Amino acid sequence: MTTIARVAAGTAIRTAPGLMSLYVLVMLAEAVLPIAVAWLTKMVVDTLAGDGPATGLTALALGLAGAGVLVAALPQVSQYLGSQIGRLFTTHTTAELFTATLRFASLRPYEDPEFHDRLRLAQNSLQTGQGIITGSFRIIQSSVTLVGMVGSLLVISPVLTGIVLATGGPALVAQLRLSRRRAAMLWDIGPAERRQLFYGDLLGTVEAAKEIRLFGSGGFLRDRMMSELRTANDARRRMDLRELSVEGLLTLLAAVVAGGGLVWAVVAAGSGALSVGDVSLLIAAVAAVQNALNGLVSGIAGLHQDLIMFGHYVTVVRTGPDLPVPAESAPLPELRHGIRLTDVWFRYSDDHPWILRGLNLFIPAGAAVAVVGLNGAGKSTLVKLLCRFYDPQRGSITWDGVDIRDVRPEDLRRRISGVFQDHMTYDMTAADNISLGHVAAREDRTRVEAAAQRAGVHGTLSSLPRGYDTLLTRVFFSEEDKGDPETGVVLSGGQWQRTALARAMFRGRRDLMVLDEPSAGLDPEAEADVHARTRRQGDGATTLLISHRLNTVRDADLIVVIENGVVVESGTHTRLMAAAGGYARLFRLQASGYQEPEGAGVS
Ligand SMILES: Nc1ncnc2c1ncn2[C@@H]1O[C@H](COP(=O)(O)OP(=O)(O)OP(=O)(O)O)[C@@H](O)[C@H]1O
Repeated sequence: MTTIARVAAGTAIRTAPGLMSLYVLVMLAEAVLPIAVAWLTKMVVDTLAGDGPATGLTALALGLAGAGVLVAALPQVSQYLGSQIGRLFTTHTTAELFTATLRFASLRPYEDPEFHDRLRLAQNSLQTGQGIITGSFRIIQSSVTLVGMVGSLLVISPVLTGIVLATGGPALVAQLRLSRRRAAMLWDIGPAERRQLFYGDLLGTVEAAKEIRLFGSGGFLRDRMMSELRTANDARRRMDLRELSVEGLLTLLAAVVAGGGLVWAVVAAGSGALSVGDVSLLIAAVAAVQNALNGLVSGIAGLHQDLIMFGHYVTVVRTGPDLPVPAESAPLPELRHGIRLTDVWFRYSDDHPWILRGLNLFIPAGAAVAVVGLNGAGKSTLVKLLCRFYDPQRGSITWDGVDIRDVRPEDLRRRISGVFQDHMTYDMTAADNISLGHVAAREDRTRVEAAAQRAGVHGTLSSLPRGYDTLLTRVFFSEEDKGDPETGVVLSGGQWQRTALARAMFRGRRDLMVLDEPSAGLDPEAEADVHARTRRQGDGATTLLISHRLNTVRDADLIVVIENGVVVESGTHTRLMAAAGGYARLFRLQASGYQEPEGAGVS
């Protein structure tokens, strides 16, 4: 907890040093004002009742009035300063949080539910960044007021002071326990809240809308969402009830102490033991001490809870590398010889089955290698290992003899381009969709268009209402308002696929081009066209193509068949057909699907 508090304090001070100093001054002034008002009131009342010297009454009244003005004005100032510091704190920490997530080089954190819960709570905690700042200062402020008022109360009644203070101890313990419970409750309901968000998003997206309507699954999904919401709400309600009972009891205790003190003071004043001013001071002091105690206790409890939540942020930003990164990164030369996978064993976690089971493969530099195999054979997994999104548990992948584990992931990825099977469709402009492949060159419109041309999508994109500046989005789509720059257009699946290919080509000449089913959504003519283009684009680059359509891989220099996590066949199309193995059987099966059955045809 101390480390978290130190990180929070350090961040706040670094973010807004000037504003923080001003905030401290204003908060301290706010802290001493109630003490000044209480004493000035006592002096005025005693003077008026004839118990004190009549001199300086006007000055006392003016002092009281001035203090009143400050009491009214300072909270607004501190509120503004607190909010402003909170906003700066949130901006800074949000940037840090997402910078930290970008440091994760593998996909592992994104497949870990606990990481998603932590990230969400970390983001939530940053929204209440202001809470940590104002909470800490409220504690200091309440402490100052408390010390001043306790001193004042001690002058009148040490016994009453003891009783008032004694009520603070149990309150503090109770509130701290409550805050810890609340933080634990928020962690516990995290998965339910994430599932609720997931179902809510699903019901709002156009991608899901088709199936939901066709299959009539909307009601079921809504019920699931509501069930998650009810689970979270029940936990929150139980927590609220617990807080209500504890806080109710504490408030009652405070009221009894204050009432008892008042009765005692009035009786004492009647017997002449106290002056009228003492009574007014006592009333103000009891109330102020209780307020300050309340402020202190709830401030400590609130800060405690905020810090527990902020701890999720600290955990994320301080998480070490998710892939072993070499202290001295080996330079990664341009690929000249080839990439070798030697006895590669891989599974997604210890609970999952082995996907690759001692796979051996050599991808010669400059060659077009095709990988084929049944669904789930591990083809995409192989691509992910080549990009080092994961490390194999056993075996090695070497790039011209350099183990890719000895290279910084970003250096390796700089040499690779490609299209993934589940490629992205960004709700951004056509130009953005392409230039995200190489952000440094994003302003180079000629290069964007050249990439689109190579992917065969230039005609489509240039004829959009605003050309390459047209938004490619379903979210902001409006048929009636096509002239509006905020209005997007909807591309077809094949057009999206070509756009993804253009993005890969926009990266320029890279040593390795991985194409995981880059043409699955294309018609046969377009598919043949895309393959011809990618071969040309290759201009010496090594290409790794995954495809289920075997007619598109027959020209490859090397065709590799994967089954049960190992390479079972490899060679050129001609050799594999001659070998009459699994590849030949699959190829004939597909080819027969295109042949007219005998006797069929137009009569
Ligand atoms: N992130 C993941 N976590 C756990 N298992 C995974 C993950 N990704 C893939 N798998 C599993 O790994 C196996 C191989 O998947 P992979 O996507 O590599 O197959 P593929 O050969 O590309 O299949 P397809 O032809 O259907 O695209 C499958 O059984 C799949 O369920």
